[in-house]
Amino acid sequence: MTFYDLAIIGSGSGNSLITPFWDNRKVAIIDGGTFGGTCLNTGCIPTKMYAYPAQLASAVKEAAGLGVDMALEQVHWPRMRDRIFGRIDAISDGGRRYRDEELDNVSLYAEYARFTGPKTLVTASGATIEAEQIVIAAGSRAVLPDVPGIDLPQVHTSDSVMRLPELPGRVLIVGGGFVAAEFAAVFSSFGSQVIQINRSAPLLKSADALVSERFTAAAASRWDVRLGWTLAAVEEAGGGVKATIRGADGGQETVDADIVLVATGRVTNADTLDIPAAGYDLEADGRIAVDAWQRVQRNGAPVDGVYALGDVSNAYQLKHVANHEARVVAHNLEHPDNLRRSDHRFVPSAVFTQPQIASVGLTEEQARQDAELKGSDVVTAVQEYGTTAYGWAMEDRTGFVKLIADRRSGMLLGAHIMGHEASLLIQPLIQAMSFGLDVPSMARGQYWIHPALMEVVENALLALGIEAPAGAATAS
Ligand SMILES: Cc1cc2nc3c(=O)[nH]c(=O)nc-3n(C[C@H](O)[C@H](O)[C@H](O)COP(=O)(O)OP(=O)(O)OC[C@H]3O[C@@H](n4cnc5c(N)ncnc54)[C@H](O)[C@@H]3O)c2cc1C
Ligand SMILES: NC(=O)c1ccc[n+]([C@@H]2O[C@H](COP(=O)([O-])OP(=O)(O)OC[C@H]3O[C@@H](n4cnc5c(N)ncnc54)[C@H](O)[C@@H]3O)[C@@H](O)[C@H]2O)c1
Repeated sequence: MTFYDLAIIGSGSGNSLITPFWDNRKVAIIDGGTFGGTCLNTGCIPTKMYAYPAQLASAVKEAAGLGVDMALEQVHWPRMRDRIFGRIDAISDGGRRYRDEELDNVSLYAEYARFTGPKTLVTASGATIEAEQIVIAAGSRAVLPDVPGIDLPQVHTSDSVMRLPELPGRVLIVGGGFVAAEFAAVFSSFGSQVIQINRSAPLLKSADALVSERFTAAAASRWDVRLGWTLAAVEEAGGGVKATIRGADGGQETVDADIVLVATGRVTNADTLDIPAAGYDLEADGRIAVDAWQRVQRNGAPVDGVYALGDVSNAYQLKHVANHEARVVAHNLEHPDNLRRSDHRFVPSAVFTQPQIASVGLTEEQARQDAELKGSDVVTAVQEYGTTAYGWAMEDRTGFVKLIADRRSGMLLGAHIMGHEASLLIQPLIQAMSFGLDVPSMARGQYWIHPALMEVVENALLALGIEAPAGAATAS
């Protein structure tokens, strides 16, 4: 048994915990997958490195509507893939070598591990580890439906699809969430024929209803969207596959495709860790139970010196949330007598699909349910990109900002944006919510650059119709 001051399971967000504080202490970092975790290797970063060229490729169609004829001559998938992974693989490899070879106090175990007791672990090769403090940052993995043919090499998840040797001509995408939306936009922009099937209607069903409805329509105008269908079976046909899909009414159809991309959700990796051997609590869906200080729980009470963070324990499954929790855990490991809490009040998200989507706070439905309980008054406004000068410049017909606010306090409750650079436009709204800036102060307490697209946010704030208190300062 080797003893460590700190053992970290997972080298994604977990890797950032090894601060200079640990320079003279013994640390073990354990990861059986690719060093650097999901976001770097198979998640946020490579997907966005495909999403950006996809945006450029799709500009050809937009330009035609503005009197600029361009042609999409060729998409060099192998060149794109090699550029993306040439950069990413080097970062992953550099990080691994730094931990493994350059830091005397850090031991890297490049293998999977599981608990044998509350503070003891065994790795796949049988190495045993005991640590004073432990952080579980083991992430999540893609769920695969249990259907015949799911193991065929033509069936991919986000883990493998970005490394395809060639751009596939026909892609069947299963699922209607973030992953499906992003890849459908990428492949269709590059000229692949995309069929997206989703069990439920509409797409992005956890978004505000107006976003789901409008995104489903926008997606259907770009690629073939079929709602109320699931994957029933896949069989090899030629070099590709014949997929059988089943409709909500029990009817079946077949779809020919070169590849199938399964994007039907992700589950915590907690089940790989033998948590019962440690005696820690699990949430009903299998996530590791933590309190607001990210402390792992046993029988409802925190376990001293054991923390969890990221996808293994939170339901957000977002990198900026894992990063935030990692900063909290890094502090708490170093200051056990002065613990910090995580702040999950205003967690934003963005889907880098086409059109882009960004969101923070409550949906209208959630806000109205909440208001009914509290007896408060909810007000909403929807402002189309096309009502602003920049929207005219873009000839935009789909983009919009939807705001939800509490009339009495003047505070924003939720913001939902669909359209060009939604992930940028939403940031001042996140800031207002996080720092308690009310709607009238935000709308009229500052200048808004004219004629920037951001005017759509200004106009949405004004459209909420919340009066500024008498005597409030105005800048514009
Ligand atoms: C395709 C895709 C796109 C995404 N895009 C975005 C985005 O744009 N923005 C965003 O905010 N989020 C995005 N996400 C989500 C984001 O990637 C995750 O929320 C984030 O990476 C989770 O970080 P983590 O540190 O919790 O886990 P991970 O980064 O997954 O790290 C966990 C590590 O633990 C290792 N591990 C697992 N089990 C064990 C074990 N038993 N023993 C040892 N090691 C183990 C794994 O090998 C892995 O390396 C995306 C996800 C996917 C799949
Ligand atoms: N931009 C981002 O922040 C980003 C991008 C990608 C992924 N992620 C994270 O990764 C997580 C996983 O994403 P995801 O899209 O895989 O999951 P998801 O949970 O968002 O969506 C899964 C979808 O698949 C559908 N589905 C499930 N089983 C099905 C079946 N058998 N047949 C047809 N449809 C089925 C569901 O109805 C749902 O629409 C997300 O929670 C997200 O937080 C984030």
